[in-house]
Amino acid sequence: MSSNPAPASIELSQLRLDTAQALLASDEEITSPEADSPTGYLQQLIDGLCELSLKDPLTGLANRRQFRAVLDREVDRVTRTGESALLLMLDIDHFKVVNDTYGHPAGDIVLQAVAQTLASCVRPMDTLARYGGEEFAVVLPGCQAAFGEAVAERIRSIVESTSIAIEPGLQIRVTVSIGGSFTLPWVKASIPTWIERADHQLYRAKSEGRNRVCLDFPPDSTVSAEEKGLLFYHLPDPTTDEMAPPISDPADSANRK
Ligand SMILES: Nc1nc2c(ncn2[C@@H]2O[C@H](COP(=O)(O)OP(=O)(O)OP(=O)(O)O)[C@@H](O)[C@H]2O)c(=O)[nH]1
Repeated sequence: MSSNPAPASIELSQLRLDTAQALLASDEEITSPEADSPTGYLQQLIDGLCELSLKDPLTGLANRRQFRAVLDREVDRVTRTGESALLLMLDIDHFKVVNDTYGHPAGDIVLQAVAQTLASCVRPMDTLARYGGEEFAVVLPGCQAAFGEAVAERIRSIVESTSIAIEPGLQIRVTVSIGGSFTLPWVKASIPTWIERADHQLYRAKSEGRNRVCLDFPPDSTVSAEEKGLLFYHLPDPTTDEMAPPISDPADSANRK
């Protein structure tokens, strides 16, 4: 399940430490022609650092930092376009038993295999991240409710049926519980609340028996022109560059009389 994010300063110093350790531990040499010049070398170093700061080292998926940036972008897009988006939180079931039975390295192989399976189930426009230990997250932009349910169910079923070779001659299978929530079209969602709603559904999937999908569907409502006006009244009018006035509430003017 999700835990509270660390304060930014702690996260940043941890990032520097992780990055330095990863670079020191890295066996990869910078060998391309661009690396011959000092600027080319520096550019490659910077590219490598950027990569390290955005990727989870074990699975190669987006890490929490990149995931958070994608969520920010997606919330803006939903507010602007009125398209809905789906956030899925996935957690491997009884993963502690895998570690306890086969050892931590086998657990790591399972995490990598599940990450690969998940990557094969989503569209290129979707973002897949490792959210925590054995928890993953997927952001699906422009996702209708019926489509989201089918995708989540397909992911669950493919993970369940995929054998993972954890050592020669030994294959195991794992299952995932999935919780998800949609954004409300036109509404600027609070990211912590969006994550919390998906997490709540994940908790429900776990408590209802695991290896299942629980989604929090958006209420079946359309947003009126007046509501859209209330949401966007502060945006400048592109033809005059002036701020549009707030739409007055008829109830207010009735009260003032
Ligand atoms: N191998 C490995 N294990 C990890 C990693 N990160 C977290 N874990 C393990 O993941 C396990 C999570 O256990 P729990 O939180 O009890 O959850 P669970 O056993 O999956 O049970 P449910 O979620 O309730 O189905 C713990 O044993 C952690 O040590 C990792 O990077 N590698």
